[in-house]
Amino acid sequence: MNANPEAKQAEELMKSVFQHDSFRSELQKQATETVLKGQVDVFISMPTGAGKSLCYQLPSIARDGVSIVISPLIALIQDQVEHLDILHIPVETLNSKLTPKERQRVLQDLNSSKPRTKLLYITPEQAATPTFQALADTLQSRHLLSYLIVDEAHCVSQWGHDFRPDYLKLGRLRKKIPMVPCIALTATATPHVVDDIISSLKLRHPVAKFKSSCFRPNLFYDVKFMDIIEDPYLNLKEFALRALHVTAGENIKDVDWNEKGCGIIYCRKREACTEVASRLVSKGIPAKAYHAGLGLGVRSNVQSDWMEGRVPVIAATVSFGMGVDKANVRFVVHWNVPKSMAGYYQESGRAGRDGQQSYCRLYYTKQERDTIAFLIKKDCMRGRSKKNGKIEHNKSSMESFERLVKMVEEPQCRHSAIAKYFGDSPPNCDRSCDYCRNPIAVEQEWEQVQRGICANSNPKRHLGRTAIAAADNDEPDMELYGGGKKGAKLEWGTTDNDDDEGKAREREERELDREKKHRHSMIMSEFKKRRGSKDITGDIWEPPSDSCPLRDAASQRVARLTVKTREHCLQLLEDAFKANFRCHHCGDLDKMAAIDYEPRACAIDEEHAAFKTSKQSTLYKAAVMRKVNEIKNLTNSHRLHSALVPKFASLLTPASQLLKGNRQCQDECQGQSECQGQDECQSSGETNHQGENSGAVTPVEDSSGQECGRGLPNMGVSPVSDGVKTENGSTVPRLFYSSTLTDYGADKADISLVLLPRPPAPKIKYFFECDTSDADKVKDQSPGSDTKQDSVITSGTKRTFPDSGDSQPENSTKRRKLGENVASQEKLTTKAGDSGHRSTAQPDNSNRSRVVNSHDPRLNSGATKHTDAELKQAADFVIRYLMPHYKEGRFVSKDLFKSTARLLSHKLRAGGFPPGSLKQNAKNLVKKLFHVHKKVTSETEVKAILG
Ligand SMILES: Nc1ncnc2c1ncn2[C@@H]1O[C@H](COP(=O)(O)OP(=O)(O)OP(=O)(O)O)[C@@H](O)[C@H]1O
Repeated sequence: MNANPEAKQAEELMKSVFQHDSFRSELQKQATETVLKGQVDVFISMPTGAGKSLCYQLPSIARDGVSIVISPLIALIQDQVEHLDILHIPVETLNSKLTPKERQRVLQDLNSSKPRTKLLYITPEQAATPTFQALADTLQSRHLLSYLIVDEAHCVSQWGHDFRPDYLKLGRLRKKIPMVPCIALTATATPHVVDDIISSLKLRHPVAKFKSSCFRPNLFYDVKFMDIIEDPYLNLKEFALRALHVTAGENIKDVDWNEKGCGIIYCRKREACTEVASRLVSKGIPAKAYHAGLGLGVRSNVQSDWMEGRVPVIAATVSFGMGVDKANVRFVVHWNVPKSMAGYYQESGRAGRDGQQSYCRLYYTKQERDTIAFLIKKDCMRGRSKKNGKIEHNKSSMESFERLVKMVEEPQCRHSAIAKYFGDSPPNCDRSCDYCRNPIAVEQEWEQVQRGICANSNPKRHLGRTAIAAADNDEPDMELYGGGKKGAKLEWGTTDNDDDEGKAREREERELDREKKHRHSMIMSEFKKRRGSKDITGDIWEPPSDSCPLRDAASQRVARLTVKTREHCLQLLEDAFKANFRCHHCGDLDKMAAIDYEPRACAIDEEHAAFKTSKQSTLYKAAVMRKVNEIKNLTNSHRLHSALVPKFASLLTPASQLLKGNRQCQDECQGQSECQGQDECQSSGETNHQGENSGAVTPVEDSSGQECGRGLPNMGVSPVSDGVKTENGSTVPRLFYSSTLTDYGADKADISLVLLPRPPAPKIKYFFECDTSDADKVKDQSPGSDTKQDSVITSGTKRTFPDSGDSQPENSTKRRKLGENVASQEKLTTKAGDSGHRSTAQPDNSNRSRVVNSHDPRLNSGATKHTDAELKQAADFVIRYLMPHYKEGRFVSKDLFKSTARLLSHKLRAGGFPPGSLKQNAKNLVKKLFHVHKKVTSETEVKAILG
């Protein structure tokens, strides 16, 4: 016998009305009984599918009177109403979708002395209307209000993932009926959200709280990195079949899906829904797309096909599934990165509501991550100008998203990451996630992603345009959970004047489409003008040919950008660079020998940079055009583009040229004056100005107004007066020019290294000993300032070759400036706290002397000179053979290319090779490297080859 009358009543109703044999959990039982007692306000937090509804529905039918249930979406309300109708529970709703007749019938019942209605479902907006307020008053005055129930109560919190400002108004309603027990329910409540719910809904203390862990042991969570999967659709298909327990021998046509279950694939965009569904169909899995862009009729057919087991897989935007109570969802896939941890938990939680083993998979790309982050930020920017409350919500959106990113990018137990987010203690996952099942594999996969290993280097890989949702950021994110405020408005109709959701979205979509098309055609017509009539727009993506010079040629990461268009853009860049190169070096036959490849290498780099940083083809084209114009402007003003300025001269300049020293510089000056005489580029002998064009490199005048320094110090270079000046004021000694230098891929940062005046041989050593990251640090410390660059020069000059600095005619101002900058440079270097080549600027004496020794020709032994010359020669060959691979993008980074060059050159110099020329050995070494590796991803790989 049950001594507790509420317990007895609850058990009876559960069986007779709700037709359950027992309570699902002790928590469900206790919560239901506590609500039934009606003495306190109650907060219930249970995972999705745990049976929260029973906790208020059962007490509502047990008590006299009417319970008001606030629910955020009409779709959710309709689902609950249908469910209760089936159970013959008197339920009604008031919303703008009712006909006047229906509305009248509902109100008539509620105004009667003994309403039949037990549960009245309304949206928070409806709750704020005068009609409802009046109704609440009359029910209250007649003591007919049983409960005020707030479902999805996290919507009240600005820290919740679905903050709905109208939920805040419920506090006022609560104030009106303080004695009516209030029940708040949610599946996703962080501690912060719980506090907000209790205070905003003005729950009476002490509040009875029922909170179970968010852990769902029957759900297996895993993350797959789209970029390293050869064929994501195949991966998806195999996953779906495994989750649905379809074995290889089964004929899919004969499968009973009601028995096997079904799955949902959430996509961020409508096009992706369509594409995913059609890809699965083409792979033999019955699937349909569902999104707001489809007509109402189509949507409802798709939904019933899925609900009734005719089609097992639905590819939908996240609005699908809210309120869909389907027990046998065996898998939920997030094809795109979800917007928040809470949303992810809620959506993935639609799997396994029957408690059976089910699977939740998230396909992740860094690109998609950045897109979502951008969208959230954009939302934040919009929100900032609005209400204050929105700011907090924005913060929480970003935080929730960051937690999701952290869950993925810091491989860990997925269940624990979710639990942590909701303030729960880590659950006993027991191999219910990929990480706990095989942490090493997960970590390795993530490492691969970090190293930039891309399955899409395989041209056969076809993701389709929407596999990785394009960062099509102009489109409002209507399809993220609930569509935010906008989506809510569309669905609910805050007033009694609902617009049809589908129509409104279609309208909006049409407008966006129109705008997009307009922009697209504008840019394309610009392109046409520039290139004549040849069509480059061809939207159909075709794989690159074997000889395609583009880097990442097979990548389709930029939507609607074809290989053909990219090649055209590359050509534009190359032409511009060529003209710039020719203009600057036309008098120098040595340099002109490089005209066929140096501008091309720069063009490849620039094109790839535009490709890497653009998310839309229009933005990519705009970036290319900007660059082309920048180069042209420089050419027009007879300035060399910085990309064409050699940086690591020491490595790339032929030794003979380096050894020419002073004479070479004079030749260079001569070359310049010849150039001035040419029609093509009449150098105006510009002074050291910063030019409006960012890529500028300007010939530097010395104090006498002449372009090149004349009296070079005994090591062959005047660091200040000889050279060209970059746009940021850094000086590049002409001596170090080499046609192959930019091929090496050094960036502006590296210029500071070139600035250090050293004799040729030690310079080689200097380069090979340096860590390129240090070069970056030097750059970071001295961006775009004469002063800082000077300090590098000075420190190197003074310490390494005291004579040189002093032997040059310098005015006193410059001397003072340089002195100051030595100090500042020392400060910077000390801060960076590293050693090696940067010790030219270090106060540490021991380091300094080491560097001085290695750089000072007077102190170096003949043997050192000899080995350095050998190293230089080796480096020349190594670079020659490595360069084509670098251009093909077979190094994950520029730095790795440099360090590989270094390692190989040292190896060659060390000897121990079969007899043959240095050149042949270099060639063999490079060949061996790429025989083993398609792409070099780490120094370790290189070292392994070298043995
Ligand atoms: N005691 C029970 N025994 C068996 N089935 C139950 C029991 N309680 C609830 N259910 C069923 O569990 C399913 C999920 O219940 P319910 O919709 O209340 O979950 P929920 O916690 O509200 O989830 P969500 O947050 O996703 O809405 C329903 O099909 C419901 O009928």
